[in-house]
Amino acid sequence: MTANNQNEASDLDFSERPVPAEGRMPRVNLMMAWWAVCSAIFYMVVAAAMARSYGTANALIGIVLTVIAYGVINGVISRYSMKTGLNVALFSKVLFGHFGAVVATLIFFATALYYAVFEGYVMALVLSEWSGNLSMSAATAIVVIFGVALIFGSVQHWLDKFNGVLLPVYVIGMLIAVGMAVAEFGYPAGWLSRVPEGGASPWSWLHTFVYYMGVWVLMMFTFDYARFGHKKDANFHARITFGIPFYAMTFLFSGIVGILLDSMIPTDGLSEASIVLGLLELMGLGGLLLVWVTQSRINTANFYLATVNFESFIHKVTGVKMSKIVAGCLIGVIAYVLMMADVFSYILQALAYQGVFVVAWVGVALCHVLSRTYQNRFNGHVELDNAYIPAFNPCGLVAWCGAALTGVVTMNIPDISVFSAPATFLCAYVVYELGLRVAKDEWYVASLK
Ligand SMILES: Nc1nc2[nH]cnc2c(=O)[nH]1
Repeated sequence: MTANNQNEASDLDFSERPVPAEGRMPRVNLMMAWWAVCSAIFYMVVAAAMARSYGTANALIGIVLTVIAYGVINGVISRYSMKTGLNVALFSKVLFGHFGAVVATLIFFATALYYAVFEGYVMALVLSEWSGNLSMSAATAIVVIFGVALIFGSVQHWLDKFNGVLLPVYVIGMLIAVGMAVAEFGYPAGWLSRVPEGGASPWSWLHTFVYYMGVWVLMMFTFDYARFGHKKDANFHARITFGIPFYAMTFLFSGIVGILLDSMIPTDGLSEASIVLGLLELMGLGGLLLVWVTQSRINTANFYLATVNFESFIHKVTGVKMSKIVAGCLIGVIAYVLMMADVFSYILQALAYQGVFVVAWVGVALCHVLSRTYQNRFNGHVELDNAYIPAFNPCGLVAWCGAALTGVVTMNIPDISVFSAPATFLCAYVVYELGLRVAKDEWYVASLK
């Protein structure tokens, strides 16, 4: 075996090439690795915030529509990723050329890193508060070391087992939390019919739906996980692992728990911090464990994807191939610095803008996968040989950047800002489909001519 082959054989993440058949995972293992993403305090807080702003019923309608939309879109995306074995970085080369793929990888790794920072901060906060004498800097260091250490085993090695064991702990823990809150504060009669002061607008469900479009980065997460699924398991994964049941668990179950807890536990304002401190007060050590189980599950995905996409980004830009251990440690250091620098409001702003690029990416990706035009003109060809991939693919880049620009402009006009994400998605899809009709062959397969 040559050194190169050995390297490839030990590269369990297949960051530079499609996952071969022997790198695919048994279906329950992949399901358990992926279902880590269904638990986050963030999902509870968003649902509770939507219920406060728009009324519980409207929030729940928006959430159910969100579950359906996410389930359907990710069913399509996961089938394609399993069929081709590609990840976001490799697929983006087809859509946008080398240059565009670098930008997509940068946006993806930065988004996963920012989420790792937010989710990790909540863990550090609750640990520091519970211990009474552990400083935030020490608690943050523990969270980062723990988070980075977990991903060294790779998705295929042990994250599936870790997250599989913790899934029932999370579900039962949340049910116990609701039970304890009812016992302590009483059942919140009327929580389902609650409306904001002054009544809710008839478009409240749409506001909720659009808010959830802000986390469409889950479509990118799906792409990078689904490629580890066997082709023979495609139906199971598209319908269950990445489909509606997963999002019912992620948005609906967490959402109902969040709305219920928010209507019982007295908090100052509503935030991840207020919810976790409320849980700590209600459940003591049990609350600390519940928050750590919930957050460390989703952070395995955040740290893992931040690391592999950072590795791939640095390789593309500098030509340096880092080992996963080095990339993971660097991500840990950056995450620690960001948490300690207290730059959360800037990170939130960055996430809002990155979210627009992510929605546009999904629009282009979905159109590419579903387009009859691409199928007919290029026979569904996926070119991965770098020698034949152009630096720029005008078709993908115009659709992606045009849609993102539309989204950013719309987002900054208060009267129509609610339409930012839907307009971005539609624009990306339509412009890419039209572009495919006039695209030159060499935009997809350069230097063949
Ligand atoms: N993928 C992902 N999406 C999120 N949305 C809010 N928090 C998170 C997170 O930690 N990961």
